[in-house]
Amino acid sequence: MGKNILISNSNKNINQTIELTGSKSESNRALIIQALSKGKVQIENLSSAADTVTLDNILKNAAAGNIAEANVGPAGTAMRFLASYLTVKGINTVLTGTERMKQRPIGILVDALRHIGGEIVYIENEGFPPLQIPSQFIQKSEAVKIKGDISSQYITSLLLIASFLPKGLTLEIEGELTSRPYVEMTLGFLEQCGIKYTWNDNKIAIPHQEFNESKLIVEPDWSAASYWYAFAALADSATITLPYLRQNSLQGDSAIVEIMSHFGVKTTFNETGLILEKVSTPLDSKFFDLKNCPDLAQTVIVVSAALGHEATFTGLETLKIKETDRIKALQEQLAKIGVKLIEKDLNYTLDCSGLHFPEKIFINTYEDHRMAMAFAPLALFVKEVEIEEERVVDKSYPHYWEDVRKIGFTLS
Ligand SMILES: O=C(O)C1=C[C@@H](OP(=O)(O)O)[C@@H](O)[C@H](O)C1
Ligand SMILES: C=C(OP(=O)(O)O)C(=O)O
Repeated sequence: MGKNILISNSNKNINQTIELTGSKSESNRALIIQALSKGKVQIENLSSAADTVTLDNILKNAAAGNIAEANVGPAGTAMRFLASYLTVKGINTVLTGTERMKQRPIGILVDALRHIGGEIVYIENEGFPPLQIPSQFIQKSEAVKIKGDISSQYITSLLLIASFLPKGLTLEIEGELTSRPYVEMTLGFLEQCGIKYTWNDNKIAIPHQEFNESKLIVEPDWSAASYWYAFAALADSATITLPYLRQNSLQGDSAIVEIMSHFGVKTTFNETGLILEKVSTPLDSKFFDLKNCPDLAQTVIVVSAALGHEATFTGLETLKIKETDRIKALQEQLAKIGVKLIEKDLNYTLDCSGLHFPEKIFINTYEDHRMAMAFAPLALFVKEVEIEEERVVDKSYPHYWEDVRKIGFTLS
């Protein structure tokens, strides 16, 4: 166990520029593409997220033939993207991660990889990491059906390696596609590297082809930006500049712009990025569908709860299989300010009738970076917020606390 961090704050007026690191999702796609590109794809502004550093190191070790075990720690995308990459490259290794990673399902992806020829073996539990990746791959099939409603990462994983396969690959997505913008992001990056694809109804087809000489420029991380929207929403006044974020982003979490317009945060894009400002608007929207942007759930639900806004949220089905069961984690921690998150028929509604702010609260983080980052802005309403396990934020946003200090909060 690492140490906790205590946040206290007397500054309710925020005026600051925050330089975010690159998107972890874009970076992790870029790294797999680069590894398959035979030196043709360059990357600019790679994320400093621990999940990206981990993936980068594993790919480098794999290229050097030095890979008895590939341990992704808590990085879901690294686990899912490497399962396909290592398999089709025939890199014999054990692919593993944290205890939590061993509870995050991967059976849908392994079944698809087995169908196309990858003879992956489960080392512990059927359907879950760790995986034994075989030393040989011979493509057996050029089409595979895959369920779309559990995690889009399985689909991204297969799309990333599709053009490398001798026969290419056609995916038939079964059921509803969750986290759809992440699949679009994958195709967007592949397209920037010259890969042609077709997407008709539920079928995505990518023929065998080579990557072009190209450069992938990673945009700053919109999920990380969401915490600055939260600070703005809870402050008395706020003007926060976030350089390099784009209005036309490949990241679905840019939906935070629209969502936070209902919580009194106005976004203005300019040539160098964006400025967000606190404005006084009535809390008007009561219903939010987060199916396309699940990583925003904690940010938005905590803000809504703290403002006593009894909104309803949907599209949260995938939250239970992320770094922790995020629904349970939210329910347990929101109870500390007297708020309930009530589940009914796949909708989650906030009951703020007991809302109160104690002098001090302790927030458990469940090894989930987003629990820490989403609850920290409560320090605008609570004198002292103690957050469990300071370094949990490293997964996606290692300099988060330095940035919180920058806006005038005291951290110890
Ligand atoms: O492809 C990606 O980069 C991601 C996809 C999403 O996962 P799901 O598709 O499992 O919802 C998201 O929650 C995760 O943080 C990153
Ligand atoms: C769910 C997340 O990441 P991953 O699935 O890659 O572990 C996240 O960053 O919120």
